[in-house]
Amino acid sequence: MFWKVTDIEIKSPLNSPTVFVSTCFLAFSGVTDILSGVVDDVGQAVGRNIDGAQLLYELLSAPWLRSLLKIYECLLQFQRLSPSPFLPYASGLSHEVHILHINTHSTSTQAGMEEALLSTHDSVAQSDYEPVLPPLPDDLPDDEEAMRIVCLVKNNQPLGATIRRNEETGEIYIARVIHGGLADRSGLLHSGDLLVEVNGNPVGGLEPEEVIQILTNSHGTILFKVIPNPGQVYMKAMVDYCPLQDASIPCPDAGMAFSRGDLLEVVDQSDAHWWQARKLPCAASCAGLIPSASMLKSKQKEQWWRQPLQRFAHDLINSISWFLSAGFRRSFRLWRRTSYRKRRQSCTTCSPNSNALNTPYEEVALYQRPPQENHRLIILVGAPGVGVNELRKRLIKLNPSTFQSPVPHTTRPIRPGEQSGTEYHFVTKELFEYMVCNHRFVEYGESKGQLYGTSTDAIDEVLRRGRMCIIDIEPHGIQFLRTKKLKPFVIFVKAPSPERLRQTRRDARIITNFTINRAFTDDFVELEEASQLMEAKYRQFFDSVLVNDDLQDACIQLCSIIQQAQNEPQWIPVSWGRTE
Ligand SMILES: Nc1ncnc2c1ncn2[C@@H]1O[C@H](COP(=O)(O)OP(=O)(O)OP(=O)(O)O)[C@@H](O)[C@H]1O
Repeated sequence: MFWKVTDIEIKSPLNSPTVFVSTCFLAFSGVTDILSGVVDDVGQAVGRNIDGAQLLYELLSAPWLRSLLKIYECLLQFQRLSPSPFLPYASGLSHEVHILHINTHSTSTQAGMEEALLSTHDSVAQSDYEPVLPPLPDDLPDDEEAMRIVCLVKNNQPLGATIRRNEETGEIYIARVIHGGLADRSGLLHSGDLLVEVNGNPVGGLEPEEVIQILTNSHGTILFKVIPNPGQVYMKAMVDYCPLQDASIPCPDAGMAFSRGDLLEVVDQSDAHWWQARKLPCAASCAGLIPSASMLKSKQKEQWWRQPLQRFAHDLINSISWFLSAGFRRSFRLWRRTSYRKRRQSCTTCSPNSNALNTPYEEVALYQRPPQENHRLIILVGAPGVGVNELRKRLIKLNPSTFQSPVPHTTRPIRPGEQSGTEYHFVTKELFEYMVCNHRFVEYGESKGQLYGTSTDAIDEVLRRGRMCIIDIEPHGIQFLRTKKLKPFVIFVKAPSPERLRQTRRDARIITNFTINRAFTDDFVELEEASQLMEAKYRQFFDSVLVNDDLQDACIQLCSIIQQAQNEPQWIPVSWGRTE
């Protein structure tokens, strides 16, 4: 059973069809050599007048010749059966058995046992003991979460685990696993695991008391279906937090401060009030305490209503930034000076229900755009006059087959030489207003009695054509575009220092509400302040920051940022990656 006869191919010398012979014949050619030697010997003996018949008889009946002929017969038999080894180490095994045999001077009984052992080995090796599993369904979603089924036998001991309910989603989680308890000893339930079913009863949306009731009523075996805790969760901070200013933190020294836009690796969420997290890219191996999402939200609400002054300051910042941004816009974005959305936004952002209060943390995951998917929408934002429009225009001019901006809509009459869909989509006032009512505009506004706006349909159109869509908008418009479909990548164009502005903007022109196309004069400090204000207020939405110092350098940097955004893994909200 430990041999394999290898077939080799040879060609007959007479160009006859290819024939296959086995290595047995090679072995046989050795035997024939010996036999021919024997015949030679006999021939010489005959020549010396010796009794040849006698000698020939003795030679042919020699034991070694018989042994050689037996080997030949065996090889022929192997050729017919074509045996192959069951184990790659079979020759080693046979050697071991051989040594054992020699060392133990085995009797015929022992030899019989060894033979039986080897034949048992062969029959076991030939059998297939793998469990036969049904094939996986073809339509299984790629991101299907792995479910673990845990079976515990209930005795008079408690389960040794506590549960908690996520008040936002109604999901039930394992809160703690008591050391040495039944759940702990099973090694199958861990804190943070999502409990899906208990004995076939779905528990999502139930109150913890109702789940406990199901457990109490269960006897014998209890079957849990859980989605295991994925371990780390990554969150983007949407608010600022300082533990030294928080009287409720159990240990301020163990707390971790963070700012809006920071990426946090949350390593422990087992406590309902205090999580443990590290800031990324992380240098510190030790995690710090941060308030849980629900804790932070209730803190914010409390603080908000307790401090009317802060609300007033917030309103003031909004109106200052509105005032600053209303001052400088160039011709392309002239209509924004009286943007309706902006006015409405500056009111709604003062409300305690603003998004920042609703989601103090945004769960994020790394995402890489698959090549067959639309490009991500590229949004440029920056303080008025910083050069957002200039950068966008240069980028498109450099590579018009790759980059494109959406064609805006307007109610102004079409001029000679213009084509609808090229410079603008020329529409009636009624259609424009209908589109406004149906939330089709990212931004819209009025200039010299005419309406102008950028629609989401125009953005879709650019992306559908396989181009990269670049838009520059007011920062409060970002929220409107943060959708799973567009997966926007936001680049903040930041102002350099006033000194650098003065050096680089010598030939620059600006347009304000009052003066058209005037040179930059003493606006640099104001521009830098407006840039800082904008960054402080919206940085949680920025994916990248680009300082617009030297124009050519800024253009090169912008190209490389966009390439990375489209082709390399980036953090995005997990909700953008989920399949419905
Ligand atoms: N890095 C730079 N170096 C020199 N000049 C620049 C630079 N960036 C922009 N400019 C010039 O500054 C002026 C304002 O730029 P731009 O119109 O792009 O500003 P903006 O941020 O779009 O503001 P607005 O919306 O008010 O037009 C333009 O004359 C532009 O050519």
